[in-house]
Amino acid sequence: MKPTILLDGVSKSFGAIRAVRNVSLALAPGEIVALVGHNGAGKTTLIKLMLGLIRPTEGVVRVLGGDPSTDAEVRAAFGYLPENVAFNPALTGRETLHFYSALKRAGREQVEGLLERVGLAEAAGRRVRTYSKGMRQRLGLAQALLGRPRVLLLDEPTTGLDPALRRDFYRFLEQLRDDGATILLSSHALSELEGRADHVIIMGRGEKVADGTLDELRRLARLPTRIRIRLAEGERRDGFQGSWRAVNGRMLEIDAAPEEKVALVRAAMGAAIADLDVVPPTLDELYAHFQDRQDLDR
Ligand SMILES: Nc1ncnc2c1ncn2[C@@H]1O[C@H](COP(=O)(O)OP(=O)(O)OP(=O)(O)O)[C@@H](O)[C@H]1O
Repeated sequence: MKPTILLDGVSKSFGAIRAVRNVSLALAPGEIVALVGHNGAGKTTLIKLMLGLIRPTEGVVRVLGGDPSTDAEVRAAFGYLPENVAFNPALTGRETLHFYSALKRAGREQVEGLLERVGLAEAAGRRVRTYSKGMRQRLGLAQALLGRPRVLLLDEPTTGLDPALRRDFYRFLEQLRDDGATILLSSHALSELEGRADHVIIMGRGEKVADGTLDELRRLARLPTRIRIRLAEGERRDGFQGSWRAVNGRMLEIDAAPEEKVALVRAAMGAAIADLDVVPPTLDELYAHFQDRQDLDR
């Protein structure tokens, strides 16, 4: 499938600061991509390059086959939610979306449906000044969705949303993804991206340090999977020697290398066990692993 966004050998410097260094990547239609990295890793700079707001110092940026910094048609396909979204506090939510729909030439008829979709229909007639942070964030998302974008770039979109709104938000993104949109979201909240992002890109000091599905990153990192069992009443621990360790009384756990995992679970099933958990490395652990590896390579 043709990529929606393609970066080839892209670098961006601001004077002496090399914010992005030699990054190549491809984002496909119908995927949710998580862009993660420490503060100052280059995430926002990458997003601005994709939007065509800034031009690369070196390399090529292509979005839907065109150059986003010069091609108005390409820019019209974008929805963008900036990190710190700021609206005119004197306008109502509805007026705000009417304003942006005119700006994006998106047609006003979408506005009511979008207000409904982000849960702001009832508050649409209130001034933005009276909105909570989460409500402003949802208005920002509605703004980004005007014009049915094929590419959505969302910078820290769930900041300020409570857990229920976050869940709704991701459900909503999944629908857009299933309709074929490419969605890139930058975030520090790694645990909430687990199971939601189809593709993860890890940035470190301006460089891309990892790129793949969560499963691919797990295979590459070769971090252990934690297997934890609870023995049934009366069962003895004798069969669990070696690297098995006891935790909280009746529980035993072991860190299994990828190739030992299945054999260890099978062996554990030979005993009378009351419970079993197999916990693969989390995105937090993978993130730390790839960051450490970048430090070692320096
Ligand atoms: N306009 C600019 N002028 C000078 N330096 C800049 C500019 N924009 C970004 N930088 C620098 O480039 C580097 C990358 O910044 P960027 O905002 O892309 O990081 P980020 O990963 O989005 O960080 P955060 O998670 O804190 O938002 C930082 O060192 C930053 O200070």
